[in-house]
Amino acid sequence: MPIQVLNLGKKYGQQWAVEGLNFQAQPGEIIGFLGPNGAGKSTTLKMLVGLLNPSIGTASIHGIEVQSDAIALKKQIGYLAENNPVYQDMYVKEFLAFIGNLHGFSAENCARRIAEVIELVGLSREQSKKIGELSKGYQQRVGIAQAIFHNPDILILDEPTSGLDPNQMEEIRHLILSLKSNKTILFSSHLLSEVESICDRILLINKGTLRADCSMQEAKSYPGGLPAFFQDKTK
Ligand SMILES: Nc1ncnc2c1ncn2[C@@H]1O[C@H](COP(=O)(O)OP(=O)(O)OP(=O)(O)O)[C@@H](O)[C@H]1O
Repeated sequence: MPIQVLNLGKKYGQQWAVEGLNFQAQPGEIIGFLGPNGAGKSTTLKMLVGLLNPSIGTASIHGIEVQSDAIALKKQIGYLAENNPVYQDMYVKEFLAFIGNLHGFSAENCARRIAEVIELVGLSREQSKKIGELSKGYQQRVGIAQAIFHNPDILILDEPTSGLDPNQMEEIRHLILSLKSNKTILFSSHLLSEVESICDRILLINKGTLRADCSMQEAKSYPGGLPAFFQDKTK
């Protein structure tokens, strides 16, 4: 099972940001993790990638409990953090070489993989620039390139199109769809149109608890469609 979450919760001080989450993700699924601002999406994703320890419950990635073996976990997952924290002063290829080194690639394999991911994410024309010189959409492609560098079969993307203009959003959506093949992709968003255009399944979270886990088709056939579904579940 790529992702299994059992009674997962996180408490910050006195506040439960996430509480009693249960869900699974199957191979090849593309899941929209939807919820309003402050619903607990980033907190959940950070627990799944081992950046935050759960206060209660467990999450496992291919059977590895997220708190048990950080290195084994990171081999299984590609993660794009919210706001895409890439090094602005590094050149695109330099940054990707740094990522390849972190993953233990030999110099030869690293050079080969850099060329592959640059092609995959559509960075060929920008590959010799500094990251800080790229548009936001292209910086997002660099963030996605680092997430897929080690060819993980699980991708966790935290608001991958946030802050992009409509054209760039569309390009990143296409890119995410093109990566789908055999990967399990869990991405967070508060944009209904985005989730609708990319995913097969929705997990909807509000105030830290899961309010819906259903197919996209089911959510769209809700009376009033997806907007009504979202509004009713986040009341
Ligand atoms: N480090 C922290 N310390 C204390 N409270 C936090 C911390 N991080 C998040 N929170 C709180 O936990 C709740 C959930 O936040 P989280 O960032 O997970 O939500 P989100 O759904 O990702 O929101 P957004 O869509 O705005 O990014 C919010 O009330 C937030 O203020």
